[in-house]
Amino acid sequence: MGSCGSNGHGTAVVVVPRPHAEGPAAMLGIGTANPTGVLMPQDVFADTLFRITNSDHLTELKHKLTRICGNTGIDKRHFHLTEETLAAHPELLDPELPSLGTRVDMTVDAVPKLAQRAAAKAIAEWGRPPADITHLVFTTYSACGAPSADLRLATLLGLRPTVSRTILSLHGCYGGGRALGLAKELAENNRGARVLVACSETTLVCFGAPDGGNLVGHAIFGDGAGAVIVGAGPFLDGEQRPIFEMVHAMQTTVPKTEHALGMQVTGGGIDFHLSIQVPTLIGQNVERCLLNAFRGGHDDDDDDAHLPSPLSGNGNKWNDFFWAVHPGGRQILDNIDKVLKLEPEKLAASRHVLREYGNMSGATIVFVLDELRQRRSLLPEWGSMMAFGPGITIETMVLRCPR
Ligand SMILES: CC(C)(COP(=O)(O)OP(=O)(O)OC[C@H]1O[C@@H](n2cnc3c(N)ncnc32)[C@H](O)[C@@H]1OP(=O)(O)O)[C@@H](O)C(=O)NCCC(=O)NCCSC(=O)/C=C/c1ccc(O)cc1
Repeated sequence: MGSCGSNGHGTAVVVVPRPHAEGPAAMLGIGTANPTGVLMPQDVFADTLFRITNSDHLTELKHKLTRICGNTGIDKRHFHLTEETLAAHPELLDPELPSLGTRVDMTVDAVPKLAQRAAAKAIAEWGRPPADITHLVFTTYSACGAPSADLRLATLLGLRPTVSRTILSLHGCYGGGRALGLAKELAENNRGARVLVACSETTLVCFGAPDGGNLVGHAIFGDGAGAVIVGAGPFLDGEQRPIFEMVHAMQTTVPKTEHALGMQVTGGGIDFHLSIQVPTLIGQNVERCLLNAFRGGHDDDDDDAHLPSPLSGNGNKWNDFFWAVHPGGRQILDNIDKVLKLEPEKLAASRHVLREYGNMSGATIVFVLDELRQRRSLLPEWGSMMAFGPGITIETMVLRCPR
């Protein structure tokens, strides 16, 4: 139904609202990229870090980081920041010197260019030209200016000037999950919309010399970008058919956990705080979030008829699903395995991504989705995507793998 008005010349103007799409949104192309600067094996990371930050005299800290690195389940990580760049910018290592400007200057190019490489792969798989993209949702913890990395990416890819851009900043590790949730809503509510989700993260905004408080961050974070094209039916000519349908998405904030995980922009870059409680808090809350998501968002027993019920029948049903879980850290995956009583291979895609790349914050979930779809023929029909970050915020999405 349209609404009527006047165009000021006495002629009636009929505004026809854009109709909704058909069916749920789906992922139509997935791409990932890592910086080419540094590929760091985990078994030499502690030695390298302490050497390049002139911290070799802190022997106890170095031993502790070596021990933590050995328990991360990570084999290697990619970084944008090279030893040469670090040597040219001593302010990056001295907390007394302002370094935010240097870091922002470096990310202005690095973040959108990394995203461009991931997006080019997603667009190629999708099968349509970049000009057919109607919306862009960009997420990063490195955006400190305006216009920002979203506009730079739109320019690099040649998106049309009417593309509707949104940038999500400092969502940290749940940024990819939130961006996909938003893309789903945009695609389903605007017939013909094709949304590019781009997540691009680099640790150079938070890199610093090791101290007692940041060892775990040093041990697990890496750099990477992921991109997904999201759209809903009717599908266009030449377009990739759905890889994963995005059936239901929801966000949950765990009450009174604001203190557990956070980021703060300072003159010295971005400081992050990571409580030792994070794996436990996630483990304690994950099943409730999943039950709500599979009930279509209702925190009660009113199951949504079109979703499979993990509670039906006898025994543990979580093993009947496939899993795309953000590998925030090895202990987080271990706790989820334990709470949901998952069979060992259920989190294989998450553990693979953690091993090959570490935790690339908001971009990591796209790597997990990319890894899972390589195993598509082995997957059950229904699955779940989960990402965690400051709040503590838990993003959950029910996925369906079409046959
Ligand atoms: C693989 C770990 C790092 C180590 O494994 P472990 O050796 O079996 O663990 P332990 O519990 O024995 O811990 C080893 C040591 O590290 C210490 N530790 C253990 N977590 C801690 C701790 N958060 N603090 C400070 N000491 C600790 C712990 O106290 C202990 O110290 P010590 O007794 O002196 O040997 C494991 O602890 C682990 O997986 N932790 C979870 C990591 C985690 O919270 N991930 C974050 C999820 S949220 C997210 O993904 C993103 C946030 C983000 C934020 C900002 C950004 O810029 C970008 C991203």
